[in-house]
Amino acid sequence: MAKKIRIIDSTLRDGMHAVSHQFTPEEMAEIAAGLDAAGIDTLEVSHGDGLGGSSYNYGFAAAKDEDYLKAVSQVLKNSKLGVLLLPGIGTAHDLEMAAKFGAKVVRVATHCTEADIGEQHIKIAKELGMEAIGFLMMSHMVPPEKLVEQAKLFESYGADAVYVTDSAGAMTPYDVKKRIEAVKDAISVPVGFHAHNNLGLAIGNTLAAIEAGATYVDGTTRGLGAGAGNSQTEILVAVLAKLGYETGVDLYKIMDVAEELVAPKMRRPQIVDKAALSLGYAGVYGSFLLHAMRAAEKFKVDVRDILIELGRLKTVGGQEDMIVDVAYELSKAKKQ
Ligand SMILES: C[C@H](O)CC(=O)C(=O)O
Ligand SMILES: [Mn+2]
Repeated sequence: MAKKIRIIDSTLRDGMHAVSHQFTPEEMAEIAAGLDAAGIDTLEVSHGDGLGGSSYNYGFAAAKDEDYLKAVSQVLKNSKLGVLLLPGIGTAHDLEMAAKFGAKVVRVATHCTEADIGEQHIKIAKELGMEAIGFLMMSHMVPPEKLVEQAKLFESYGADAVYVTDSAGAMTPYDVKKRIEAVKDAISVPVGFHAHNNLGLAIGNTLAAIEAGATYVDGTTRGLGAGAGNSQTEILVAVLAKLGYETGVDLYKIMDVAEELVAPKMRRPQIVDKAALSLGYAGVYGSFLLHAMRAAEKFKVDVRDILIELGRLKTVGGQEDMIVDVAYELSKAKKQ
């Protein structure tokens, strides 16, 4: 029997980073209807930084979370509606609102050493009848043993699955294999993997994760996402079909969603350019990319220097203000 792999498509959440969070609810509804018809199990919707992300720090979205959720939930026939929440950015109130508008799945995303700040939200999600998934961001920054400790915490709070998340697209297949194997051995709920393509390894890393025991994997159509984007859903579907895995997704239909619905709405090409490659090389949070490009422009410094310095400083999500500090310091040093 073919092994089942669950694909969570994040075109309408991680993909929001690539369009500076400017999809409209109507655009989201059109893409969501296509993803649903193609057989996507779960699709994630919100600002790129999750519920409550629309702000000065992360950039304002074109619409409110509830407008996106309302628009998408109206067109879904089979796919589950998911949201992402970073505790502190999103609140319990946001989660209740998402449940009210039809969200059935929440991924509670924390830095890979801070699962404890997700306890309350996992528990609230369970009380609301939602599937709750722990999402350990920037997983390249810590060794497998640390991820195991954090995954166990999520499991102890009642998480239904735990993700190893390569937020910086900094891992090689070997890094992925070690982490997934260790987490898989330590917990009894499913393990997931979320890739970014900054080193051009998103699909390869996702396959390494599956071989190591992950059964939930993420994709975005056209690879739309932070940095160089994510594993491209339509490629993932094709590759997994060739390898004999069952995803439930119709290949032609998902190709058509990517080509006809997503591609025309893209604001910039989703490629591994020098800035995106620097993110993966330096191990920097993918959603820093557009902020760093703007800072490079403003302070007339090389975006690669900003990203390499942010990597050296081991900055993590939530420290977006550091991008401007680093750019400013580099510009001062250049003038001296
Ligand atoms: C808020 C981030 O964009 C979550 C994510 O997709 C990642 O860490 O990667
Ligand atoms: Mn991501």
